[in-house]
Amino acid sequence: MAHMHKQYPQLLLTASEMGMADKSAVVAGVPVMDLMAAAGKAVADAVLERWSTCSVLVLCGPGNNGGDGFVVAKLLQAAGWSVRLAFMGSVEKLSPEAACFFHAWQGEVEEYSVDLLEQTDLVIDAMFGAGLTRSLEGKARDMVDALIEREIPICAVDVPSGIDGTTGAVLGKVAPAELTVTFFRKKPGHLLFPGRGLCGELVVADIGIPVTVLDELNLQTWENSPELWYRDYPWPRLDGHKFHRGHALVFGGENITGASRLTARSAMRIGAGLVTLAAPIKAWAVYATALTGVMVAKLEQSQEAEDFEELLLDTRHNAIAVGPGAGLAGFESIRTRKIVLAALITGRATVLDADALSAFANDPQTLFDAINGPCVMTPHEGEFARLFPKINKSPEINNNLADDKLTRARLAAKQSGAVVVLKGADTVIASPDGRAIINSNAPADLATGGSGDVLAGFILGLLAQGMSPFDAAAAAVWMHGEVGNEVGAGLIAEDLPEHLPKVLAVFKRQYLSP
Ligand SMILES: NC(=O)C1=CN([C@@H]2O[C@H](COP(=O)(O)OP(=O)(O)OC[C@H]3O[C@@H](n4cnc5c(N)ncnc54)[C@H](OP(=O)(O)O)[C@@H]3O)[C@@H](O)[C@H]2O)[C@@H](O)CC1
Ligand SMILES: Nc1ncnc2c1ncn2[C@@H]1O[C@H](COP(=O)(O)OP(=O)(O)O)[C@@H](O)[C@H]1O
Ligand SMILES: [K+]
Repeated sequence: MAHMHKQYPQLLLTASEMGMADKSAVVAGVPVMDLMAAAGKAVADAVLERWSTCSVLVLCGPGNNGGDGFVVAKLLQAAGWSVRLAFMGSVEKLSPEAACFFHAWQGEVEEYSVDLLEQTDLVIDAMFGAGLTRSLEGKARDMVDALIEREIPICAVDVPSGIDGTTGAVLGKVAPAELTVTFFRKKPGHLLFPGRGLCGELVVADIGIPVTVLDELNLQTWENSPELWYRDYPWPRLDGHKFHRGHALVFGGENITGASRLTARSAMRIGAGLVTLAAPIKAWAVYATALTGVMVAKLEQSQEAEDFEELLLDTRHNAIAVGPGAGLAGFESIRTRKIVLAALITGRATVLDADALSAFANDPQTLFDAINGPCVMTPHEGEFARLFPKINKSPEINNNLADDKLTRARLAAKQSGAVVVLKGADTVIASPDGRAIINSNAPADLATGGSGDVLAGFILGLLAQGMSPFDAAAAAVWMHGEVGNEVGAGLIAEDLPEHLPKVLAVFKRQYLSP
């Protein structure tokens, strides 16, 4: 992904990276006073755009998040709003900049008390931002509990207080915001659940940090967007023929035949030149009857893996998918393992999903050792837990901040040598080299049986057309989300490949370079 420019708006910054960006901005001549003034103004502007004059309570915390709050309070008051301000902390411990804005506030400074909420129409949550280090307790926690109970609209400064901006974890409890205004770039915690579900509308404000500060940081995390990979998207060549678009091979089991059929059809829809589905003889007739554009190859009983290997002797089969409906019961599990290992030994692009992952639950290292070429694994949380039991959160380490989805996907990619697509509402795509992308366009309608099989097919089809595994995974996950939005409520997995052409048409209009 040579085009993942360091200054992209899709870059995501952890709390410490944001701290470094702030420092570099200061070195580049932008004082913290100006940053804080701009941050507060951005919040006030966003509030003024969305709410009409009302009684607002600004809850300021002990750090610079509170500093932003002092600025917001003054600006809303200047705009004619009825503003009250409550502060938690000690003035002596405020940073010089926050102290300066504290003193600029000429109204009363009240103590935290849930009684303040009585006549409040809107709350500005400037309690804690990037400096949150532990669960909310005491008065802050009481306030959050009362905010949750009373459902007063909240605008959060940077993040809703209690969310870890780097991981999206909730420390203690969090009152959900209607609007969150963050600064410079989004943080992973805005996109990862549970954080994402608590931010409400998310606004990213420019506060004067020069984008050049990003060049000095070794940033590795992005929000998924075609901007990251559209230049490498494999559009058909004007003078091309089907073999220029790859020949994908899908293994299909004999019991759940729909899964691999969805995968095969989805690979065709996203542009693989040819797709062959290899099926055990017992189920061959089912596949042959059901499939039209997809070719069906027969694997003889008791030597299915050997027959599959023979198919692979044809090097035009340049991308392989194993897993959907492959089978795990009894001997099926052994067969699934053999087929996976046969695919991997070719070094060709391989997608491993579902049963292909679970079949290695007892000795994942055998699988990881076999990965020696481009490989994408697409576990949901259950499969991830089976394959990466050590990485995956156990109840004991559930509260460990490093144990977030982004970190887990990255570790899994590094450990296995494959691109790992850790699926869910906030799918993370991680590369063994450390890069990671968080997807944010997928609707909950995708939570339906077979939708993962379609995703595997999209990835397969892009791999067959020569896209790199990380790009193919990111592009496929984004397309999957877009098609989900296109179909909307009532979606079933079968709809996804059928509606892909509409999504591709819009994408092509927007992104196909001249
Ligand atoms: N840097 C910049 O240039 C800019 C930064 N900006 C703004 O600054 C924010 C970051 O500010 P920040 O680093 O001061 O952290 P912040 O979130 O205010 O909290 C730190 C304080 O909270 C305390 N504390 C922590 N957890 C706690 C708990 N559970 N319960 C109780 N206390 C707890 C902690 O105490 P300690 O852990 O040290 O004991 C410390 O006193 C950022 O989100 C953005 O809004 C903008 O103005 C733009 C320019
Ligand atoms: N709440 C959700 N919001 C958005 N996408 C979701 C949600 N739940 C599941 N998905 C997506 O739907 C797909 C489900 O895949 P998977 O669990 O493998 O299902 P199946 O095995 O039935 O095909 C994944 O791509 C996942 O990211
Ligand atoms: K906050």
